Parts: sequence; C-alpha cells; structure tokens
Amino acid sequence: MEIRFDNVAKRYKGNYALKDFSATLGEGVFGLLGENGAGKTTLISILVGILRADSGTVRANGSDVGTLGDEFLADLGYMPQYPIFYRDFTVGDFLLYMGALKNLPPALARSRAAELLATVNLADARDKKIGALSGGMRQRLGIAQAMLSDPKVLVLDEPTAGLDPGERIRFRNLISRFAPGRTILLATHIVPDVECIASEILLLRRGKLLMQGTPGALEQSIAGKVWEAAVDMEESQHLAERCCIGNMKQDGPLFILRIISDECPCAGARPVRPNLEDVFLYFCQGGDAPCG
Ligand SMILES: Nc1ncnc2c1ncn2[C@@H]1O[C@H](COP(=O)(O)OP(=O)(O)OP(=O)(O)O)[C@@H](O)[C@H]1O
Repeated sequence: MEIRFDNVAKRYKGNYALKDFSATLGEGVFGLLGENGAGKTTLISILVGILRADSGTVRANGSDVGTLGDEFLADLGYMPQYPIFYRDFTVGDFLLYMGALKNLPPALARSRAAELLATVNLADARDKKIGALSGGMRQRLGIAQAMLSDPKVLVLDEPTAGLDPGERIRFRNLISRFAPGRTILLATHIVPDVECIASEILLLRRGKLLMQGTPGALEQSIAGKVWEAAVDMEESQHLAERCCIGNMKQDGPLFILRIISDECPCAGARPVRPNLEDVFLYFCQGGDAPCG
C-alpha cells in the first residue's frame, strides 16, 4: 500500500506541531525519528484517524483515509505510545476481545492470538491478568494486539520503550519478518531501534520533515563531519563547549571523543564513518551547536 502525506499541518493553540509535512511511504519499514516533541505522535494520530489535520491530505493508494473510513481501518494495526489496557482482563481474553473489535472470526482470532503470544514471548502469561504484567510485558502485548488482524499497514508509536535488550532484538527481528508486502511506520527517538531494520528514515524536527532516505544515504549526507580525537580532560571540556559531542569514553588519562563538526575540531582528530545517531545529532541538535 502507498501512504501519501501532502502538506499536512496541525496546530495546538496556534503553535504548529506539524507543518507542511509531505512524504510517501511504500512497502517496507519506515523509521520516524525525531527528538521529544518533534511531532511524531501528532503525525501518527492523524494517520490512524485519532486527530484531524488542520490542512493537507493523507491518502492510502490514492484515496483520502478520512473518506475510506472502516475500509482503511481494517487494513491498519496501531500501537499507541501509551496503550491503555483493562487491568482485569487476562492476556488471552484481551486479544480475543481485540479480535472481536476488529471483526475477526473467533477461530481465527484464537489461532492468531496463540501465534502472536508465542512470538512476543508471552505464551506463559496467557492466563495472567494484565494488571499483574510488568511494563515490558504490557508493551509486548500492545505489539501483539497491533499485529492481530495481520494488517497491511502497521503503525507503532515508541514500541520498544521499556523493553530489555533481548526483547528489543526480538522485536526488531519480528518487524523485519513481518515487513514484506506491508507498510510499517515506527516512531521512536531511540536510534538503534530503527538503524538496522528501516528501509527508510524520516527525520522530523519541530514538526517539519528534514530528510527522508535510506539510513546509508542519510549517513552519507554528513560524511566528513564526524571525528574521533583522544584528548586530555581540559581539551575535552573546551571541545564540549563549542562542538557537538556524540560520545565520550575515558581511556587512561585521555578521553576518546566522537565529535560532530563541520570542520576538523582539534589537532589530531581523524574523520570516522558517520552512523545514524550522528545524523540525528547533526540535524536534530542544530548542526555544529554543542549538544551534550
Ligand atoms: N494535546 C495537545 N495540546 C497542546 N499541545 C500539544 C498537544 N499534543 C502535543 N502537543 C505539542 O505538539 C508538539 C508535538 O508533540 P508530539 O507528541 O506529536 O511529539 P513527539 O515527537 O511524539 O514527542 P515525544 O517523542 O516526546 O513523544 C509538542 O510541542 C507538544 O507539546
């Protein structure tokens, strides 16, 4: 399915949360990356029909998603940033309930629920009440309900918040396996969540789309602007005041700094290959400005 946003804008009390947002998503995993407050949830809420845009259009295969209504919703799986669950439901009953809301035949809902509970590592928790689950288990249940109807479009808002490293990796592999033939939009500000699985990244800053491209293309766009230098404590403090420092690691008396800078930041600095986190820092923290 092709999802196309044209000049989408949304304001809250006069302030733009999203401005002139235009982008096209085809099949694949699309990582929506942006700092806190960039407008990710606002964009997602417009796509899934929770919010109305002030202006602009969102089309699925050429038809306005607003006029498609249920037809579009039937193809959609959605996990909100803060899923709200009925605490007294058991995990299994909750998925069957969601299956009923999505009009799935009961037998199909039962088999999909069993399959997905195994996939998200919750099979043993099927009879547990949701109120007794840990935060990470609830998060995984949220992912399972979003995939229940085998949707063509899967929209996940911060799906890995609260997952431990093992579960994050399971999640990434699950999404990669699920992706063929589908459109997956995954909003996050955690770069590794999308770095290895996204076919394209959309970089959002202050409600505007800064860039859209493959992770490799985005990294290439800042080639020659990422440096590594081994410096003493005093020099590291000077550099932190005038440059964006991506990473700082102590190595004996020295500090190994990863520096994002248009120019060579200090004597002895050597250019290194950019990664997506560098891209995020370069564009989302305002280029050469100190970032941390
Ligand atoms: N209901 C609301 N009323 C007023 N302002 C809002 C409302 N919802 C969002 N905003 C503002 O709109 C902007 C975008 O918020 P949004 O939640 O879309 O960002 P986000 O990228 O999802 O952020 P985060 O990563 O922190 O979840 C922010 O400045 C936020 O304060």
